[in-house]
Amino acid sequence: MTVFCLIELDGAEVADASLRALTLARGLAGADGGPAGLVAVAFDTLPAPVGASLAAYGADDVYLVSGIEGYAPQAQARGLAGLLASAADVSVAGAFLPGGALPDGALPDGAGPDGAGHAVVAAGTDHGNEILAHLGAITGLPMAANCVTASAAGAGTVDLVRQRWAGLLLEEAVLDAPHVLLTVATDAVAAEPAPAPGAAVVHEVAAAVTESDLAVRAVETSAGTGGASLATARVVVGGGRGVGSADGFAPLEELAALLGGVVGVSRVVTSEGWRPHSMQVGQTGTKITPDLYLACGISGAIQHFAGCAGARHIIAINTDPSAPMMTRADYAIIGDLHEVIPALLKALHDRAPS
Ligand SMILES: Cc1cc2nc3c(=O)[nH]c(=O)nc-3n(C[C@H](O)[C@H](O)[C@H](O)COP(=O)(O)OP(=O)(O)OC[C@H]3O[C@@H](n4cnc5c(N)ncnc54)[C@H](O)[C@@H]3O)c2cc1C
Repeated sequence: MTVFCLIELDGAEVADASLRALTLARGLAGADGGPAGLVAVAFDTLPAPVGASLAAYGADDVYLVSGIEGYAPQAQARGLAGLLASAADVSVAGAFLPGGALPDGALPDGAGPDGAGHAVVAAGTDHGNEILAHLGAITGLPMAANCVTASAAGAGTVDLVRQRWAGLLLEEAVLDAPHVLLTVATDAVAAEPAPAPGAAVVHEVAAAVTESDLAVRAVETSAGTGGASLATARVVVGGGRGVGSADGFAPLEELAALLGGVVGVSRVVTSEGWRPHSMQVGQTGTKITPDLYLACGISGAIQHFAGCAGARHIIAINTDPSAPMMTRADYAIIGDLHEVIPALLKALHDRAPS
């Protein structure tokens, strides 16, 4: 099985969620006894460290698909459909690249329209899930979102375990189809480099997209995060209703900056308009996997916890010792965050070399 893995970037590096997706994809490549190949697919220009990471994670080839600016999920799905159509026996109207095929040698030996199964894998991020949902609609192939494991159980059959209900339930499923589309849970698969690096040979190809494919298109900005994204930050300082106001976030932002992290918030905070939805942690926000989550004035509702359960360590600050976040945290500080955070800031400033 040849596996195409969609790559998302975080600044000048491969996003952590994509490294996890590459790890799962690598295990699937060739596991059905057919031709093996791990092919990374990107829609951005690739800074040098990205190529090195893709090689370290075992990518044999890298397709750099041009012609789509910004985030355009249907157009990017069309580009992926074109790759799949060129590699496999998939009939997709309008999906072919100009010329109808990939350059000679662009696919691993043995891969091609020979009846072998192929898979397209992406990170289970908002973008990854949306693009693969479009790809499923374009190709008619089945898609399984937020997979934790996936293994080929023979030609055309993939056994998988995937998260349902925001990660509260694990479902065992079997995909029985010529080719399959999978996204990888962002908090459940550890990113592991390959035992031997791949060649990561870069092929530049142009996507054949129509105007209607580009009807939905966004150009992203990441203002105010200092470069680190909420999904990949190693430290997240979370604020909930207990922060009290939009202005009340200033000490949390100062603390996050001192710890090299970013601020995340609960849904109450976004509903109040204190901070934008892009900062929300949870079932309907971002899933985070930091080393440290400092949850301040957050009760720890199940929908919030669904987004932060992947944190390695949780420290909660809350006036209510029985709040769910306090009972689930590794360390709980019972107190008013308006007193505790200034004390923490003072301690950190006192420790800093003058
Ligand atoms: C379908 C659905 C999806 C949802 N998705 C999400 C989601 O993605 N993310 C999300 O966060 N929520 C989500 N929610 C909402 C969720 O159920 C909760 O309502 C929300 O998380 C509560 O936010 P909170 O903890 O900030 O507020 P509250 O539950 O009101 O908790 C505030 C906490 O602050 C403490 N506190 C108050 N003052 C202080 C102080 N001075 N110092 C210290 N502690 C203090 C209180 O003791 C309390 O524990 C969703 C709900 C639904 C129905």
